[in-house]
Amino acid sequence: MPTQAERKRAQTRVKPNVVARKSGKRKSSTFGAFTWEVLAFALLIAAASLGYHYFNQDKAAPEAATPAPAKGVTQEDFNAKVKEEAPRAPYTIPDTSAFTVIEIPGKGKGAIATRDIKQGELVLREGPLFTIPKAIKGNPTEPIMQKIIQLTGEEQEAFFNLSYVNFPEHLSPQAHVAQLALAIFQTNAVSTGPEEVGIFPSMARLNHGCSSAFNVVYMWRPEEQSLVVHALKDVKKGEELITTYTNTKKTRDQRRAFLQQHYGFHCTCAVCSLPDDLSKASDERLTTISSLYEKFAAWGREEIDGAEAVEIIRQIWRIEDEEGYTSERGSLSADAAWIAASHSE
Ligand SMILES: C[S@@+](CC[C@H](N)C(=O)[O-])C[C@H]1O[C@@H](n2cnc3c(N)ncnc32)[C@H](O)[C@@H]1O
Repeated sequence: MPTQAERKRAQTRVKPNVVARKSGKRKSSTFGAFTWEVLAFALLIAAASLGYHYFNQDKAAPEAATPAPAKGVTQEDFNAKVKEEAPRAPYTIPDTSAFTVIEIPGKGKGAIATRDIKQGELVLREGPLFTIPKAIKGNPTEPIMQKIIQLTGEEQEAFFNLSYVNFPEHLSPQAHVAQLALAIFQTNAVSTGPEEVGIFPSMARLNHGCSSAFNVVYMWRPEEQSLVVHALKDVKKGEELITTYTNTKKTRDQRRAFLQQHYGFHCTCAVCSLPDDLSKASDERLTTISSLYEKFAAWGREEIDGAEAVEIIRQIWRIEDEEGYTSERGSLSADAAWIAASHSE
């Protein structure tokens, strides 16, 4: 177990050159070429030391305390699983020729289309830098750090270059690397199926928009162990590629509260920026869609028949059309087909 002095040395050796934007809470760790050359080796060694530090304390340091899910994988389970796992596949830099990542006022970095993209086109296919189980008992910084120390220097650079929010104000990113890793993870991780959540450095540059304001959708393909991003609409060269971070069938106030809390920004997407009367109409549509989905669930409980269920799907489809919210057409069509098949007798 490292001594206090060794821990201190390990912490001060790690100096991700974190630049805090003055205007907001969003922060981005930037590694300039020179900085990184100097720090790459130190980061690898120090991350390993910190990994050791975090795995060898009885309990996490107070500053690393994070909400612990009641149920989930224990650290012992996780360690055993990591040991069992075949050597991890190296991260392959994906083809990102459909977009370029640049600074976007008020949003940090974002992805801009480098050419016209057709609805339905594949925009990105990316494997994870790493994944961890969704539900972990105890301190989630531990499995995150455990995965980070297995990465190459370049992969660590890709991770630590990602933006983050909700990093405790009283901590220093240079001195609290595990906590920094947690903030980066929480700001950028996406679900890879029911049990895991992962980091995809290119996909992580996609900013958020609500209901009709997003133009790309992503999906985890377990058989390919890849995340795929497709255009939901035609996207013109120079337009920003925008995904959505949440179920946006909520009112503007509810969406903004969620996004502020989890992603640290006040949403001013095209839908959130509507004048109050139009925003109210949009809220009403989204609330109606949500309650229609609740009604639709009654079909699964055999409380409504197939004809009623299909009628609800029609209504949802029509209202989503009015809202310009087209991302659910696939699942609505599948539901309708499922109902038809179930009642075919
Ligand atoms: C997954 S990252 C997206 C890429 C990020 N902008 C960057 O610089 O790497 C999520 C963060 O991006 C910012 N962001 C995403 N969508 C935004 C939006 N519509 N308006 C303002 N900031 C946004 C927030 O700071 C959020 O925590």
